[in-house]
Amino acid sequence: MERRYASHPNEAKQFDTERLREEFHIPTLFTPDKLELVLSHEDRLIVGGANPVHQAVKLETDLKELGVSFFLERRELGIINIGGAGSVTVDGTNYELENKECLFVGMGSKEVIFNSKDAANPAKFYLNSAPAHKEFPTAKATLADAESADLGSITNSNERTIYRFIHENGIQSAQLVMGMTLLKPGNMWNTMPAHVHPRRMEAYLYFDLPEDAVVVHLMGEPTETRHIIMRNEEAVISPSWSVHSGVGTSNYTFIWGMAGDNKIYSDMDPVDMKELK
Ligand SMILES: O=C(O)C(=O)C[C@H](O)C(=O)CO
Ligand SMILES: [Zn+2]
Repeated sequence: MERRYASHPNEAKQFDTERLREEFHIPTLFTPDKLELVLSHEDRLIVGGANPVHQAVKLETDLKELGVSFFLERRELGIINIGGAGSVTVDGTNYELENKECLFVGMGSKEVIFNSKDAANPAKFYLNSAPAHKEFPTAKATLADAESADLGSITNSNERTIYRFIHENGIQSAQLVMGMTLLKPGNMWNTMPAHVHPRRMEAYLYFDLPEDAVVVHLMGEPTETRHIIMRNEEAVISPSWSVHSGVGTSNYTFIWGMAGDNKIYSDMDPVDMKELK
C-alpha cells in the first residue's frame, strides 16, 4: 500500500506541478486483477480500487501499516462500482453491485472479495476506507435509495444532482461519508462556489470522462489556489484546509468521500467568490 503524508498549507503552496501531483493526485486505481490502495495520513483515509477481470480480488494489505490482524478490524469501507456489473462477498454474503451502486462494509468484517460478472465489461470498485470505533451493519444503496439534491444552474454551467449514500441520514457509519455527483449534460463545473470544511478531509474520484478530456481540479487555500489536471478514473486528496472544485473540458461524474470529526454533509464553510485567488 502506498503511503501519502499529511500536509501543511504553507508548505503545499510552494509545491511545483510534480510535487503537487506526488502528494495529492492518485493516477492508478483500476489495474486488472489487482487491488490498488493509497493510505493518506489526512484522517487516515484509504483510497483504493479493485478491478477483477479474470479472477477475484481480495481486500488485503500489509497489515503492519494498519497495526491490526485483518483489514477491517478497526476500519469501515465504502465501495461504489463505476464499471460493469459485479459482486462483493462479505464474510460469505454476496452483494450484487451494478454501475453506480454503493455498498458500505462495517468494521469487523473479516473477508471482502470482489468479482466481476463479465470479463469483457469488468466491474471497477472504487474504495474509501476510514478508521472506525464502532461496528455498523453492512448495507447496500442504489441511486434510487440515496438522498439526492439538485444544485446549480445551466447558466453557471454547474447543474448537477448530488446523491448521498453514506451520511448522517443514510447508511450509517462511524465517520465515513460518501456519495456521488452527476453533472447534467452540457455542465462542466463542480462545487463552485467552493467551500472548505476544516473538520473533514475529502477525496474525489473523477470518472465517465472521455479519454481525451481533463478536469482542471482546484485545490489549496482559497487565496492560494493551485490546479491539478485530472483524467478519467483518477482521484485527488483534499486536505481539510483545501478547496476542492473543478471544471471539465467535457461532462463527467465524480465520487466524493470524507473522513473527520462529523458526518454532517452540509457542514461546509462557503468561500466568497470575491475571496478566491
Ligand atoms: O457538486 C458538489 O458540490 C459536490 O458534490 C460537493 C461535494 O459533495 C463536497 O465537497 C462535499 O463536502
Ligand atoms: Zn467538500
